[in-house]
Amino acid sequence: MTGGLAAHLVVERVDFRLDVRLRVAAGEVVALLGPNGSGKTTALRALAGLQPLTAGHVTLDGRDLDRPATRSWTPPERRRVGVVFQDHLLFPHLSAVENVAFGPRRQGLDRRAARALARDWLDRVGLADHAARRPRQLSGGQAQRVAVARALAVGPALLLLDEPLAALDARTRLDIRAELQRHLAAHCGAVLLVTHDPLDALVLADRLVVVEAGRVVQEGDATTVTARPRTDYVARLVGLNLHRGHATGHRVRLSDGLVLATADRGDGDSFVAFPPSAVALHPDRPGEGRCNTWAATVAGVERHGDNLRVRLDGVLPVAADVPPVDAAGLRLSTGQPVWAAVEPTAIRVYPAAVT
Ligand SMILES: Nc1ncnc2c1ncn2[C@@H]1O[C@H](COP(=O)(O)OP(=O)(O)OP(=O)(O)O)[C@@H](O)[C@H]1O
Repeated sequence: MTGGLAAHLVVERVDFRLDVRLRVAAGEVVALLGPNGSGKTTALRALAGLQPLTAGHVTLDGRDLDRPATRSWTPPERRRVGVVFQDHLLFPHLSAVENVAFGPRRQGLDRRAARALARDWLDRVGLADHAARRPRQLSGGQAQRVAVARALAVGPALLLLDEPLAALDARTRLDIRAELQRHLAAHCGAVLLVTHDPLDALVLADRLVVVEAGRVVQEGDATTVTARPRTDYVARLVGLNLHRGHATGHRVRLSDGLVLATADRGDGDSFVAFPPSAVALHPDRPGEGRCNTWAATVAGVERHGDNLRVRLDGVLPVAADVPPVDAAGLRLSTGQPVWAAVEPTAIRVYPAAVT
């Protein structure tokens, strides 16, 4: 790959090591997901040149920006990298148009041309009327639009978005997410989006890379990652129950001894995944002949959309979604014993070994 980003990011700290390989083709949007402290911001800062690498390299469009082994290093302001932070960090003393014109000016455009380009970008993000306003005179959503315009106005070969929607209220988030989707689709450089929100990742990204404790634990397109989570974090992110066991044909023996019947066939060390909506709860033991039933206790209940999400303890800790109409007959208080059941057809089985 010559265009786009090819990076091996190694950053060592006293109690943390980031060791992540990333490839983002020109025109591709990759989402970097991971729990708190997994190294997402460190990776982003390394790509922007705000955090030197201990080892590895950052190569953009075939040029090394950082490679400690050969002492090559390009400072942040000379990288063709645009960054949009969560809290949009606009220059407070500059107007919207001056904020957007800043990068093009630094790239050598004269004042007039830079302002014309900046006005054009403000127009594209729907803020032509707000060009003269200072950041404090803009709403959160407007400031974030200016930040996006500012990052894109320099034509970055790599655009880094750090939780770009996190600081916005729900309604603004929807609007900006849709707009961002348009701008990213039109952008011909590589885009890396750091997010906690699976929806942002699924809507905006072509591919997901999940990091935990400084390592990539799973990557792939959204369909594969969401259908076949490989860690508890990914399973929770996509709302699935995930367990591991030993499959023999249509049976999977879980580590605690429970055997699940499955419509899928498996062989050897396998994951089983099923949605909370597939777990049915019963006050008493379901009738003879029902497979995949087990005794559980209610560990907690919360609202989840139109349903109640019930967390269960017991041989198989899972989440179950219960429609309110069914909840009445179950007495779902914490510590309450119930029976759980899951249909074999609702369970996905896939190899635990990475192929
Ligand atoms: N400047 C720093 N000095 C020392 N350690 C740091 C520094 N910044 C982050 N860390 C540590 O490095 C690790 C990775 O942090 P990082 O901020 O990259 O994670 P993150 O995935 O972005 O987390 P979050 O989702 O909470 O923003 C954490 O253990 C963190 O405590």
